[in-house]
Amino acid sequence: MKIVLVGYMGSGKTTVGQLLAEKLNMDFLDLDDYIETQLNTKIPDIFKEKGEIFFRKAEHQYLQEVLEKQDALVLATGGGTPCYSGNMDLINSKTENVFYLKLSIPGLIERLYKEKEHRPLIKHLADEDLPEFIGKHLFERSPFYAISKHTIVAGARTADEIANEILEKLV
Ligand SMILES: Nc1ncnc2c1ncn2[C@@H]1O[C@H](COP(=O)(O)OP(=O)(O)OP(=O)(O)O)[C@@H](O)[C@H]1O
Ligand SMILES: O=C(O)C1=C[C@@H](O)[C@@H](O)[C@H](O)C1
Ligand SMILES: [Mg+2]
Repeated sequence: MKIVLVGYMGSGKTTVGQLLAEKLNMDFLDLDDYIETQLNTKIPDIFKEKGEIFFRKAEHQYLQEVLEKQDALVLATGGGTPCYSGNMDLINSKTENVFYLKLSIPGLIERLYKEKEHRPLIKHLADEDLPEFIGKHLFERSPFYAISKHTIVAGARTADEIANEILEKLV
């Protein structure tokens, strides 16, 4: 069984994915971590040294690789993964267990204020510019996330509650 989590930066993909994998006794893989290991470079440095287009091409290639190589897997994608290179079609062709962790703009802002540094798309923003950026970015990205078979409302709930809801929906 393959389970894939998608959603905006900070929506909880890594946190919920790890918990879900524990509950199911399955391997967990975070696509961002996998890319960093394969390229031996931290994501902000990949963006800085090679640019975002290089990153998006690598992201597509490694997404394909991880979906091919393992049958049982909980995969947390990167926040932008669904929005490039036909990645949602690729993901949907491999599994029906695709979950969009949906969080409101205020919910995302609250989390991301504290954690800008390792996120290259927002680290340069002043705190007061974050709401407008996230609002616009989420507006552009939501149609891609919404291609997921399931949407899970992830605000004001614990990671455990979210993981349990996903467990009930698995096929
Ligand atoms: N259900 C939750 N309730 C409260 N805080 C949460 C919940 N899930 C995750 N968090 C916290 O929100 C922050 C972002 O979570 P996480 O890193 O799992 O998101 P992500 O979707 O993997 O982000 P990214 O796309 O940037 O990798 C972390 O500090 C995490 O501890
Ligand atoms: O939202 C995005 O485009 C990104 C999110 C992160 O998970 C990383 O994949 C990278 O920082 C880009
Ligand atoms: Mg993550």
